[in-house]
Amino acid sequence: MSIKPVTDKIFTILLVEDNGGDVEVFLRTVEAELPREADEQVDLVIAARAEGALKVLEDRRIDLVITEVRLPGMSGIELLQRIQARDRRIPVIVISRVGTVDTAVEAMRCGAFDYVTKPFERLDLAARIHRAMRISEILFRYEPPQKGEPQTFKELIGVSPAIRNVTALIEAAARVQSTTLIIGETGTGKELIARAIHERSAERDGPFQVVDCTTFSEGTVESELFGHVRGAFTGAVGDKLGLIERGIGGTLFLDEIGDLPLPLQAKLLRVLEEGEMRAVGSVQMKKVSARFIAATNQELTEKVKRNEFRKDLFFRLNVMAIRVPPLRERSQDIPLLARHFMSRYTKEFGKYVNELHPSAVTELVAYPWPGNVRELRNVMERAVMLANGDRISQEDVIGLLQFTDQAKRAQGDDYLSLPYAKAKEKVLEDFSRRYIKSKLDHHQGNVTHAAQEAGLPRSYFHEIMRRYLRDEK
Ligand SMILES: Nc1ncnc2c1ncn2[C@@H]1O[C@H](COP(=O)(O)OP(=O)(O)OP(=O)(O)O)[C@@H](O)[C@H]1O
Repeated sequence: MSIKPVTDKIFTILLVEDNGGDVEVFLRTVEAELPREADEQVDLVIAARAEGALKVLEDRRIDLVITEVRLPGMSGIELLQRIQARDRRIPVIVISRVGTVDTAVEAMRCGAFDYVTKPFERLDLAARIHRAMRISEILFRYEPPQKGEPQTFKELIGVSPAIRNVTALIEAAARVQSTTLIIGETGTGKELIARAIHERSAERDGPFQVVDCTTFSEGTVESELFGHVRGAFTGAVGDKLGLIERGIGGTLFLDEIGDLPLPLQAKLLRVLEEGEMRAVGSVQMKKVSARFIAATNQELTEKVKRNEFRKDLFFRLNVMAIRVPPLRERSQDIPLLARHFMSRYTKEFGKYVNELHPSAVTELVAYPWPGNVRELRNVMERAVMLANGDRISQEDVIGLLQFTDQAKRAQGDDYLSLPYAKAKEKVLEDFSRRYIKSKLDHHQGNVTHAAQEAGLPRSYFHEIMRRYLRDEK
Protein backbone atom coordinates (compact mmCIF):
# COMPACT_ATOMS: atom_id res chain seq x y z
CA MET A 1 0.00 0.00 0.00
CA SER A 2 1.37 3.41 -0.96
CA ILE A 3 2.88 5.65 1.68
CA LYS A 4 1.53 9.18 1.33
CA PRO A 5 2.75 12.41 2.87
CA VAL A 6 1.21 12.89 6.30
CA THR A 7 -1.35 15.68 6.62
CA ASP A 8 -4.02 16.19 9.28
CA LYS A 9 -6.66 14.70 7.02
CA ILE A 10 -4.89 11.39 6.58
CA PHE A 11 -5.39 8.84 9.30
CA THR A 12 -2.84 6.06 9.25
CA ILE A 13 -3.59 2.60 10.59
CA LEU A 14 -0.82 0.07 10.98
CA LEU A 15 -2.11 -3.49 10.65
CA VAL A 16 0.23 -6.20 11.90
CA GLU A 17 -1.05 -9.47 10.47
CA ASP A 18 0.66 -12.35 8.73
CA ASN A 19 -2.43 -14.05 7.34
CA GLY A 20 -3.29 -12.86 3.81
CA GLY A 21 -6.96 -13.88 4.07
CA ASP A 22 -7.48 -11.87 7.23
CA VAL A 23 -5.74 -8.84 5.73
CA GLU A 24 -8.21 -9.10 2.83
CA VAL A 25 -11.26 -9.11 5.14
CA PHE A 26 -9.79 -6.20 7.04
CA LEU A 27 -9.29 -4.14 3.86
CA ARG A 28 -12.84 -4.80 2.71
CA THR A 29 -14.20 -3.78 6.11
CA VAL A 30 -12.31 -0.50 6.07
CA GLU A 31 -13.50 0.22 2.53
CA ALA A 32 -17.13 -0.76 2.92
CA GLU A 33 -18.16 -0.38 6.56
CA LEU A 34 -16.01 2.24 8.19
CA PRO A 35 -17.89 5.52 8.68
CA ARG A 36 -15.65 8.51 7.97
CA GLU A 37 -15.94 12.20 7.49
CA ALA A 38 -16.23 13.56 3.94
CA ASP A 39 -12.65 14.78 3.61
CA GLU A 40 -11.06 12.08 5.69
CA GLN A 41 -8.64 9.66 4.11
CA VAL A 42 -7.61 6.43 5.76
CA ASP A 43 -4.22 5.10 4.89
CA LEU A 44 -3.25 1.53 5.70
CA VAL A 45 0.24 0.24 6.32
CA ILE A 46 0.62 -3.50 6.63
CA ALA A 47 3.40 -5.38 8.38
CA ALA A 48 3.58 -9.16 8.70
CA ARG A 49 5.80 -9.14 11.80
CA ALA A 50 6.07 -7.11 14.98
CA GLU A 51 9.72 -6.32 14.28
CA GLY A 52 8.75 -4.73 10.95
CA ALA A 53 5.94 -2.81 12.67
CA LEU A 54 8.39 -1.26 15.14
CA LYS A 55 10.46 -0.05 12.23
CA VAL A 56 7.43 1.57 10.58
CA LEU A 57 6.65 3.29 13.91
CA GLU A 58 10.12 4.78 13.96
CA ASP A 59 9.85 6.09 10.40
CA ARG A 60 6.45 7.75 10.34
CA ARG A 61 3.48 8.86 12.32
CA ILE A 62 0.99 6.08 13.00
CA ASP A 63 -2.40 6.93 14.52
CA LEU A 64 -3.68 3.47 15.36
CA VAL A 65 -2.16 -0.01 15.55
CA ILE A 66 -4.15 -3.20 15.06
CA THR A 67 -2.14 -6.31 15.77
CA GLU A 68 -2.65 -10.05 15.76
CA VAL A 69 -1.47 -11.63 19.03
CA ARG A 70 0.20 -14.66 17.48
CA LEU A 71 2.91 -13.56 15.16
CA PRO A 72 6.08 -15.22 13.96
CA GLY A 73 8.86 -13.85 16.20
CA MET A 74 7.89 -11.13 18.66
CA SER A 75 4.29 -11.53 19.91
CA GLY A 76 1.52 -8.96 19.56
CA ILE A 77 1.50 -8.49 23.35
CA GLU A 78 5.18 -7.62 23.40
CA LEU A 79 4.63 -5.22 20.52
CA LEU A 80 1.81 -3.61 22.52
CA GLN A 81 4.10 -3.17 25.52
CA ARG A 82 6.80 -1.61 23.36
CA ILE A 83 4.32 0.84 21.85
CA GLN A 84 3.02 1.74 25.33
CA ALA A 85 6.55 2.50 26.47
CA ARG A 86 7.19 4.72 23.41
CA ASP A 87 3.98 6.68 23.09
CA ARG A 88 0.80 6.10 25.06
CA ARG A 89 -1.28 8.15 22.65
CA ILE A 90 -1.41 5.42 20.02
CA PRO A 91 -4.38 3.13 20.72
CA VAL A 92 -3.66 -0.53 20.07
CA ILE A 93 -6.40 -2.99 19.13
CA VAL A 94 -5.44 -6.61 19.60
CA ILE A 95 -6.78 -9.44 17.44
CA SER A 96 -7.15 -12.94 18.83
CA ARG A 97 -8.96 -16.09 17.80
CA VAL A 98 -12.36 -16.94 19.22
CA GLY A 99 -11.83 -19.17 22.25
CA THR A 100 -8.58 -17.49 23.28
CA VAL A 101 -10.23 -15.24 25.83
CA ASP A 102 -7.25 -15.45 28.17
CA THR A 103 -5.04 -13.79 25.59
CA ALA A 104 -7.53 -11.00 25.09
CA VAL A 105 -7.77 -10.45 28.84
CA GLU A 106 -3.99 -10.41 29.07
CA ALA A 107 -3.87 -7.81 26.29
CA MET A 108 -6.36 -5.57 28.09
CA ARG A 109 -4.28 -5.92 31.26
CA CYS A 110 -1.27 -4.72 29.33
CA GLY A 111 -3.14 -1.60 28.24
CA ALA A 112 -4.66 -2.59 24.89
CA PHE A 113 -7.38 -0.16 23.89
CA ASP A 114 -9.69 -2.92 22.69
CA TYR A 115 -9.66 -6.40 21.21
CA VAL A 116 -11.45 -8.12 18.36
CA THR A 117 -11.82 -11.82 17.73
CA LYS A 118 -11.43 -13.78 14.52
CA PRO A 119 -13.30 -14.64 12.40
CA PHE A 120 -14.06 -10.92 12.00
CA GLU A 121 -17.58 -9.65 12.37
CA ARG A 122 -17.45 -6.73 9.92
CA LEU A 123 -19.87 -4.30 11.58
CA ASP A 124 -18.33 -4.92 14.99
CA LEU A 125 -14.81 -4.53 13.59
CA ALA A 126 -15.74 -1.26 11.85
CA ALA A 127 -17.34 0.12 15.03
CA ARG A 128 -14.25 -0.67 17.09
CA ILE A 129 -11.88 0.85 14.53
CA HIS A 130 -14.06 3.95 14.25
CA ARG A 131 -14.04 4.42 18.01
CA ALA A 132 -10.28 3.95 18.26
CA MET A 133 -9.76 6.46 15.43
CA ARG A 134 -11.73 9.17 17.20
CA ILE A 135 -9.92 8.55 20.47
CA SER A 136 -6.57 8.62 18.73
CA GLU A 137 -7.42 11.98 17.15
CA ILE A 138 -8.32 13.43 20.53
CA LEU A 139 -5.22 12.06 22.22
CA PHE A 140 -2.91 13.35 19.50
CA ARG A 141 -4.60 16.74 19.49
CA TYR A 142 -4.66 17.31 23.23
CA GLU A 143 -1.98 15.20 24.84
CA PRO A 144 1.69 16.12 24.72
CA PRO A 145 3.83 13.16 23.63
CA GLN A 146 4.01 11.17 26.82
CA LYS A 147 5.67 8.13 28.20
CA GLY A 148 4.81 6.30 31.39
CA GLU A 149 2.04 6.90 33.88
CA PRO A 150 -1.11 8.85 33.18
CA GLN A 151 -2.63 10.88 36.01
CA THR A 152 -4.81 8.96 38.49
CA PHE A 153 -7.93 10.15 40.30
CA LYS A 154 -8.44 9.73 43.97
CA GLU A 155 -12.09 8.66 43.64
CA LEU A 156 -11.47 6.08 40.92
CA ILE A 157 -9.38 3.46 42.64
CA GLY A 158 -7.24 1.04 40.66
CA VAL A 159 -3.73 0.26 39.54
CA SER A 160 -4.39 -2.04 36.60
CA PRO A 161 -3.39 -0.88 33.11
CA ALA A 162 -7.09 -1.16 32.21
CA ILE A 163 -8.06 1.40 34.86
CA ARG A 164 -5.15 3.63 33.87
CA ASN A 165 -6.41 3.48 30.32
CA VAL A 166 -9.87 4.50 31.56
CA THR A 167 -8.30 7.38 33.49
CA ALA A 168 -6.53 8.66 30.38
CA LEU A 169 -9.79 8.46 28.43
CA ILE A 170 -11.66 10.39 31.14
CA GLU A 171 -9.13 13.20 30.78
CA ALA A 172 -9.43 13.15 27.00
CA ALA A 173 -13.25 13.04 27.05
CA ALA A 174 -13.49 15.92 29.52
CA ARG A 175 -11.45 18.15 27.26
CA VAL A 176 -13.64 17.91 24.18
CA GLN A 177 -17.30 18.70 23.65
CA SER A 178 -18.06 15.20 22.45
CA THR A 179 -20.69 12.63 23.34
CA THR A 180 -19.20 9.82 25.40
CA LEU A 181 -20.39 6.22 25.65
CA ILE A 182 -19.37 4.17 28.68
CA ILE A 183 -19.71 0.42 28.26
CA GLY A 184 -19.39 -2.05 31.11
CA GLU A 185 -21.17 -4.63 33.21
CA THR A 186 -23.31 -3.54 36.12
CA GLY A 187 -21.34 -2.18 39.07
CA THR A 188 -18.11 -1.52 37.17
CA GLY A 189 -18.21 2.21 37.95
CA LYS A 190 -19.85 3.73 34.85
CA GLU A 191 -21.65 6.44 36.80
CA LEU A 192 -18.51 7.22 38.79
CA ILE A 193 -16.63 7.65 35.52
CA ALA A 194 -19.37 9.89 34.10
CA ARG A 195 -19.16 12.09 37.20
CA ALA A 196 -15.37 12.21 36.91
CA ILE A 197 -15.67 13.44 33.31
CA HIS A 198 -18.24 16.05 34.34
CA GLU A 199 -16.09 17.32 37.19
CA ARG A 200 -13.14 17.84 34.88
CA SER A 201 -15.11 19.35 32.02
CA ALA A 202 -16.03 22.92 31.11
CA GLU A 203 -19.60 22.07 32.27
CA ARG A 204 -18.52 21.27 35.83
CA ASP A 205 -20.34 24.27 37.31
CA GLY A 206 -23.64 23.13 35.76
CA PRO A 207 -25.88 20.27 36.93
CA PHE A 208 -25.10 16.55 36.60
CA GLN A 209 -28.48 15.19 35.59
CA VAL A 210 -29.01 11.41 35.64
CA VAL A 211 -31.60 10.04 33.20
CA ASP A 212 -32.25 6.36 33.91
CA CYS A 213 -33.68 5.05 30.64
CA THR A 214 -35.01 1.87 32.33
CA THR A 215 -37.43 3.64 34.64
CA PHE A 216 -39.88 5.23 32.21
CA SER A 217 -43.13 3.61 31.25
CA GLU A 218 -43.85 3.60 27.50
CA GLY A 219 -46.50 6.33 27.73
CA THR A 220 -44.63 8.83 29.89
CA VAL A 221 -41.10 8.60 28.56
CA GLU A 222 -41.37 11.40 26.02
CA SER A 223 -42.78 13.93 28.45
CA GLU A 224 -40.31 12.83 31.16
CA LEU A 225 -37.41 13.44 28.81
CA PHE A 226 -38.54 16.50 26.90
CA GLY A 227 -41.14 18.00 29.25
CA HIS A 228 -44.60 19.12 28.18
CA VAL A 229 -46.66 22.27 27.95
CA ARG A 230 -49.99 22.82 29.62
CA GLY A 231 -52.81 21.07 27.76
CA ALA A 232 -50.47 18.85 25.71
CA PHE A 233 -52.57 15.84 26.79
CA THR A 234 -55.28 15.03 29.31
CA GLY A 235 -53.83 15.60 32.74
CA ALA A 236 -51.17 18.08 31.62
CA VAL A 237 -52.44 20.84 33.88
CA GLY A 238 -49.27 22.89 33.80
CA ASP A 239 -45.94 23.17 31.99
CA LYS A 240 -43.42 20.55 33.05
CA LEU A 241 -39.68 20.72 32.64
CA GLY A 242 -38.16 17.60 31.10
CA LEU A 243 -35.01 15.88 32.34
CA ILE A 244 -33.07 17.03 29.29
CA GLU A 245 -33.85 20.67 30.01
CA ARG A 246 -32.76 20.23 33.60
CA GLY A 247 -29.32 19.24 32.38
CA ILE A 248 -28.81 22.33 30.21
CA GLY A 249 -25.46 23.97 30.91
CA GLY A 250 -24.23 20.81 32.62
CA THR A 251 -24.02 17.09 31.89
CA LEU A 252 -26.81 14.68 31.01
CA PHE A 253 -25.98 11.13 32.00
CA LEU A 254 -28.19 8.75 30.02
CA ASP A 255 -27.95 5.52 31.99
CA GLU A 256 -28.88 2.24 30.23
CA ILE A 257 -29.28 3.95 26.88
CA GLY A 258 -29.88 0.53 25.27
CA ASP A 259 -33.35 0.51 26.86
CA LEU A 260 -34.51 3.76 25.27
CA PRO A 261 -37.53 3.00 23.04
CA LEU A 262 -36.86 3.36 19.29
CA PRO A 263 -39.08 6.43 18.63
CA LEU A 264 -37.27 8.28 21.41
CA GLN A 265 -33.91 7.30 19.94
CA ALA A 266 -34.77 9.33 16.82
CA LYS A 267 -35.65 12.34 18.94
CA LEU A 268 -32.51 12.03 21.00
CA LEU A 269 -30.42 11.84 17.84
CA ARG A 270 -31.97 15.13 16.76
CA VAL A 271 -31.04 16.72 20.08
CA LEU A 272 -27.47 15.51 19.69
CA GLU A 273 -27.14 16.57 16.08
CA GLU A 274 -29.05 19.83 16.01
CA GLY A 275 -28.61 20.85 19.64
CA GLU A 276 -32.32 21.59 20.01
CA MET A 277 -35.51 19.97 21.29
CA ARG A 278 -39.24 20.56 21.59
CA ALA A 279 -41.41 19.88 24.65
CA VAL A 280 -44.50 17.68 24.07
CA GLY A 281 -47.33 19.88 22.78
CA SER A 282 -45.07 22.86 22.15
CA VAL A 283 -44.37 24.49 18.78
CA GLN A 284 -41.21 26.17 19.95
CA MET A 285 -37.77 24.67 19.55
CA LYS A 286 -35.39 25.16 22.46
CA LYS A 287 -31.60 25.24 22.33
CA VAL A 288 -29.96 22.45 24.31
CA SER A 289 -26.33 22.94 25.13
CA ALA A 290 -25.15 20.21 27.41
CA ARG A 291 -22.59 17.46 27.58
CA PHE A 292 -24.08 14.03 26.88
CA ILE A 293 -22.68 10.89 28.44
CA ALA A 294 -24.47 7.60 27.83
CA ALA A 295 -23.87 4.27 29.56
CA THR A 296 -24.81 0.73 28.69
CA ASN A 297 -24.19 -2.76 29.99
CA GLN A 298 -25.42 -4.31 26.75
CA GLU A 299 -23.56 -4.84 23.49
CA LEU A 300 -25.22 -2.15 21.39
CA THR A 301 -23.89 -3.64 18.13
CA GLU A 302 -26.05 -6.70 18.83
CA LYS A 303 -29.07 -4.46 19.33
CA VAL A 304 -28.25 -2.62 16.11
CA LYS A 305 -28.21 -5.95 14.25
CA ARG A 306 -31.61 -6.86 15.70
CA ASN A 307 -32.93 -3.42 14.66
CA GLU A 308 -33.61 -2.55 18.28
CA PHE A 309 -31.12 0.30 18.34
CA ARG A 310 -30.57 2.89 15.62
CA LYS A 311 -27.28 2.51 13.79
CA ASP A 312 -26.88 6.28 13.31
CA LEU A 313 -27.41 6.96 17.01
CA PHE A 314 -24.99 4.18 17.88
CA PHE A 315 -22.25 5.65 15.70
CA ARG A 316 -22.97 9.10 17.07
CA LEU A 317 -22.67 7.94 20.67
CA ASN A 318 -19.75 5.68 20.01
CA VAL A 319 -17.45 8.52 18.88
CA MET A 320 -15.75 8.61 22.24
CA ALA A 321 -16.22 5.27 23.97
CA ILE A 322 -14.84 4.07 27.26
CA ARG A 323 -14.95 0.34 27.89
CA VAL A 324 -14.68 -0.60 31.56
CA PRO A 325 -13.55 -4.19 32.00
CA PRO A 326 -15.30 -6.33 34.63
CA LEU A 327 -13.49 -6.62 37.96
CA ARG A 328 -12.57 -10.31 37.36
CA GLU A 329 -10.43 -9.17 34.42
CA ARG A 330 -8.46 -6.68 36.52
CA SER A 331 -7.95 -8.56 39.74
CA GLN A 332 -4.87 -6.41 40.54
CA ASP A 333 -7.37 -3.74 41.60
CA ILE A 334 -9.16 -5.94 44.15
CA PRO A 335 -6.75 -5.59 47.14
CA LEU A 336 -6.62 -1.81 46.79
CA LEU A 337 -10.38 -1.46 46.38
CA ALA A 338 -11.03 -3.80 49.33
CA ARG A 339 -8.78 -1.73 51.61
CA HIS A 340 -10.32 1.48 50.35
CA PHE A 341 -13.84 0.26 51.26
CA MET A 342 -12.61 -1.18 54.57
CA SER A 343 -11.27 2.20 55.62
CA ARG A 344 -14.38 4.00 54.36
CA TYR A 345 -16.80 1.79 56.36
CA THR A 346 -14.54 1.75 59.40
CA LYS A 347 -14.97 5.51 59.56
CA GLU A 348 -18.66 5.36 58.73
CA PHE A 349 -19.49 2.80 61.43
CA GLY A 350 -17.07 4.28 63.97
CA LYS A 351 -15.31 0.91 64.35
CA TYR A 352 -11.65 0.08 64.66
CA VAL A 353 -10.76 -2.46 61.96
CA ASN A 354 -7.32 -1.91 60.54
CA GLU A 355 -6.18 -5.19 59.05
CA LEU A 356 -7.31 -7.22 56.10
CA HIS A 357 -5.45 -10.51 56.47
CA PRO A 358 -3.42 -11.56 53.37
CA SER A 359 -5.35 -14.87 53.19
CA ALA A 360 -8.59 -12.85 53.12
CA VAL A 361 -7.18 -10.85 50.20
CA THR A 362 -6.39 -14.12 48.40
CA GLU A 363 -10.05 -15.17 48.76
CA LEU A 364 -11.26 -11.84 47.44
CA VAL A 365 -8.94 -12.00 44.45
CA ALA A 366 -10.10 -15.54 43.56
CA TYR A 367 -13.82 -14.67 43.62
CA PRO A 368 -15.41 -13.88 40.20
CA TRP A 369 -17.41 -10.77 41.30
CA PRO A 370 -20.49 -10.97 39.07
CA GLY A 371 -21.71 -7.71 40.66
CA ASN A 372 -18.26 -6.12 40.15
CA VAL A 373 -17.05 -3.23 42.34
CA ARG A 374 -20.51 -2.66 43.82
CA GLU A 375 -20.57 -6.25 45.11
CA LEU A 376 -17.06 -5.88 46.54
CA ARG A 377 -18.14 -2.68 48.26
CA ASN A 378 -21.16 -4.46 49.79
CA VAL A 379 -19.05 -7.40 50.96
CA MET A 380 -16.53 -5.08 52.62
CA GLU A 381 -19.33 -3.10 54.21
CA ARG A 382 -20.73 -6.30 55.77
CA ALA A 383 -17.26 -7.48 56.75
CA VAL A 384 -16.64 -4.26 58.71
CA MET A 385 -20.15 -4.29 60.16
CA LEU A 386 -19.76 -7.86 61.45
CA ALA A 387 -16.08 -7.68 62.52
CA ASN A 388 -15.52 -8.53 66.17
CA GLY A 389 -11.91 -7.47 66.50
CA ASP A 390 -9.54 -5.21 64.61
CA ARG A 391 -8.98 -7.55 61.69
CA ILE A 392 -10.93 -9.17 58.86
CA SER A 393 -9.89 -12.79 58.51
CA GLN A 394 -10.04 -15.34 55.72
CA GLU A 395 -13.00 -17.07 57.45
CA ASP A 396 -14.93 -13.79 57.64
CA VAL A 397 -14.48 -13.28 53.94
CA ILE A 398 -15.29 -16.89 52.98
CA GLY A 399 -18.51 -16.66 55.00
CA LEU A 400 -19.53 -13.47 53.26
CA LEU A 401 -18.70 -14.63 49.77
CA GLN A 402 -20.64 -17.86 50.26
CA PHE A 403 -23.40 -15.80 51.76
CA THR A 404 -23.42 -13.54 48.72
CA ASP A 405 -23.85 -16.57 46.49
CA GLN A 406 -26.54 -18.02 48.69
CA ALA A 407 -28.30 -14.70 48.99
CA LYS A 408 -28.63 -14.55 45.22
CA ARG A 409 -30.44 -17.86 45.21
CA ALA A 410 -32.17 -17.29 48.52
CA GLN A 411 -35.90 -17.42 48.60
CA GLY A 412 -38.42 -17.88 51.38
CA ASP A 413 -36.91 -19.22 54.59
CA ASP A 414 -33.43 -19.86 53.26
CA TYR A 415 -32.01 -17.75 56.06
CA LEU A 416 -32.81 -20.56 58.54
CA SER A 417 -29.76 -22.43 57.31
CA LEU A 418 -27.45 -19.43 58.00
CA PRO A 419 -25.60 -18.56 61.22
CA TYR A 420 -27.62 -16.23 63.48
CA ALA A 421 -25.81 -12.95 62.69
CA LYS A 422 -25.97 -13.48 58.94
CA ALA A 423 -29.57 -14.69 59.06
CA LYS A 424 -30.58 -11.58 60.99
CA GLU A 425 -28.77 -9.36 58.57
CA LYS A 426 -30.45 -11.05 55.60
CA VAL A 427 -33.92 -10.76 57.11
CA LEU A 428 -33.34 -7.07 57.83
CA GLU A 429 -32.09 -6.52 54.32
CA ASP A 430 -35.10 -8.28 52.74
CA PHE A 431 -37.41 -6.33 55.01
CA SER A 432 -35.85 -2.96 54.09
CA ARG A 433 -36.04 -3.73 50.41
CA ARG A 434 -39.70 -4.82 50.52
CA TYR A 435 -40.72 -1.94 52.79
CA ILE A 436 -39.10 0.75 50.66
CA LYS A 437 -40.47 -0.78 47.46
CA SER A 438 -44.00 -0.93 48.76
CA LYS A 439 -43.91 2.72 49.94
CA LEU A 440 -42.53 3.83 46.58
CA ASP A 441 -45.14 1.82 44.66
CA HIS A 442 -47.86 3.33 46.81
CA HIS A 443 -46.71 6.85 45.89
CA GLN A 444 -45.89 6.16 42.21
CA GLY A 445 -42.17 6.59 42.85
CA ASN A 446 -42.46 9.96 44.65
CA VAL A 447 -39.63 9.77 47.19
CA THR A 448 -40.73 12.78 49.25
CA HIS A 449 -44.22 11.37 49.83
CA ALA A 450 -42.94 7.85 50.42
CA ALA A 451 -40.45 9.14 53.03
CA GLN A 452 -43.17 11.19 54.75
CA GLU A 453 -45.42 8.15 55.05
CA ALA A 454 -42.53 6.07 56.40
CA GLY A 455 -41.82 8.78 58.98
CA LEU A 456 -38.20 9.10 57.80
CA PRO A 457 -36.18 12.11 56.64
CA ARG A 458 -36.07 12.15 52.83
CA SER A 459 -32.27 11.92 52.74
CA TYR A 460 -32.28 8.83 54.96
CA PHE A 461 -35.05 7.19 52.94
CA HIS A 462 -33.09 7.95 49.79
CA GLU A 463 -29.95 6.38 51.27
CA ILE A 464 -31.81 3.13 52.07
CA MET A 465 -33.29 3.19 48.60
CA ARG A 466 -29.90 3.64 46.99
CA ARG A 467 -28.39 0.86 49.04
CA TYR A 468 -31.07 -1.79 48.64
CA LEU A 469 -32.89 -1.07 45.42
CA ARG A 470 -29.88 -0.33 43.19
CA ASP A 471 -28.33 -3.65 44.16
CA GLU A 472 -31.22 -5.44 42.51
CA LYS A 473 -30.03 -4.44 39.05
N1 LIG B 1 -12.71 2.09 40.43
C1 LIG B 1 -13.52 2.38 41.48
N2 LIG B 1 -13.01 2.96 42.58
C2 LIG B 1 -13.79 3.24 43.65
N3 LIG B 1 -15.10 2.96 43.71
C3 LIG B 1 -15.66 2.38 42.62
C4 LIG B 1 -14.91 2.06 41.45
N4 LIG B 1 -15.73 1.50 40.54
C5 LIG B 1 -16.95 1.47 41.10
N5 LIG B 1 -16.93 1.99 42.36
C6 LIG B 1 -18.05 2.09 43.29
O1 LIG B 1 -18.90 0.95 43.03
C7 LIG B 1 -20.26 1.33 43.11
C8 LIG B 1 -20.96 1.06 41.80
O2 LIG B 1 -20.47 1.99 40.83
P1 LIG B 1 -21.42 2.69 39.74
O3 LIG B 1 -22.78 2.95 40.29
O4 LIG B 1 -20.67 3.83 39.15
O5 LIG B 1 -21.52 1.48 38.69
P2 LIG B 1 -22.34 1.37 37.32
O6 LIG B 1 -21.44 0.69 36.35
O7 LIG B 1 -22.87 2.73 36.95
O8 LIG B 1 -23.52 0.39 37.74
P3 LIG B 1 -24.97 0.15 37.03
O9 LIG B 1 -24.71 -0.31 35.62
O10 LIG B 1 -25.58 -0.93 37.87
O11 LIG B 1 -25.69 1.47 37.11
C9 LIG B 1 -20.28 2.79 43.53
O12 LIG B 1 -20.35 2.86 44.93
C10 LIG B 1 -18.93 3.31 43.04
O13 LIG B 1 -18.52 4.43 43.80
